[in-house]
Amino acid sequence: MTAVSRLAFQLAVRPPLSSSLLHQRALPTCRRPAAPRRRHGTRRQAPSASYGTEGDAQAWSGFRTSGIRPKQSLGQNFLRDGNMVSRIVQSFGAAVDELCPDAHVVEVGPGLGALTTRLVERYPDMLAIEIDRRAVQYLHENFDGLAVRHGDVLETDWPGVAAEVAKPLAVIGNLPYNIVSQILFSLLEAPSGTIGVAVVMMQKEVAERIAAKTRTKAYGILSVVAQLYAKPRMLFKVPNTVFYPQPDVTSALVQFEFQLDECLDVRNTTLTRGLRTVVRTAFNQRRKVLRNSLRTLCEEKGVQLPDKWARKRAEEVPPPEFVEMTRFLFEKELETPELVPLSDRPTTVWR
Ligand SMILES: C[S@@+](CC[C@H](N)C(=O)[O-])C[C@H]1O[C@@H](n2cnc3c(N)ncnc32)[C@H](O)[C@@H]1O
Repeated sequence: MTAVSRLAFQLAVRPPLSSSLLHQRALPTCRRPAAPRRRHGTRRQAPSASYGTEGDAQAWSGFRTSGIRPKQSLGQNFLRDGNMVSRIVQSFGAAVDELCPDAHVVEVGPGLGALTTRLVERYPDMLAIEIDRRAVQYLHENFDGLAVRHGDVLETDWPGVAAEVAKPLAVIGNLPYNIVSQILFSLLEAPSGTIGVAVVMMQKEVAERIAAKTRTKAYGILSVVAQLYAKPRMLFKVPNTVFYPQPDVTSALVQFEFQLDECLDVRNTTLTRGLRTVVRTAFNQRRKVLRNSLRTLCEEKGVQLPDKWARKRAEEVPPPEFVEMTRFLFEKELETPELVPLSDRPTTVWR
């Protein structure tokens, strides 16, 4: 990446892309490598002063030396354990190598660079997106040449970023726990080919909801969406002792292999909107059978729910069947669907 394009990259805030342009733009897709593990770029010297040693001190020193106090409102629980940092970065590297070796790396919420310091060694062209001005300044001062975008990750135009680098993206992050679901929905609903893989840390309870099977208490909206748009896998649990300050909950690292379920077309706004309505309405009254929870929607659409769904509860319906149900309920609208990716729009109903 040239200095000019890197600058443009850092300054870009939702570049105005018309939807037609977006459709014309061929986003490259992830291909598994034929050969074994690849190396990425050249190695870059890790930022020196603050990150000199192994173990705890390595990740810990960022906020110790900067004097920056963590803000709870920004979900700032910094990683303080160098061994855990290594384990997370290794897991991410393995996922990228296996699933999307040509991807461009994006870190969400780099904070004071606990993960970044290891990531830049391997991915020197990576992009970091951070909302906290103090952290952005710290990163500029300590990570020479790192592309840092100061902004809200929820405003990120993921297809725009992928188009900028002409590669699919590999996303990593110790996510701010107050907005985990919103971040995940924005990644999951990005148009096919935008994101190849994501390895992100979140509360264990959210990770369990993502991977939940039907007929369990944890199975819900997030499970349906995550499993339709990607193949989620919990990699390992993370104790709260590796963070500063310590959160009350245990965490987990989750890998998402992005591949679209064949029954779902994310470009089809009508279908995706309909799916949201159906899934949300069904789970808002999860104890009721669908004949009752979807009664008003069925009346609006002038249809009767087929028997195969009528007596089921939302938690008994596997993700692909929600798409089938949406196609049935929104049949008329789908005759002339709106074909614009939802992530091309500034707001969405999940948020
Ligand atoms: C859990 S901390 C992780 C920090 C660092 N990666 C680490 O592991 O030590 C979450 C980070 O996300 C940042 N953040 C919070 N909300 C954000 C948002 N909406 N957009 C971008 N970054 C955000 C916080 O400022 C913080 O740096």
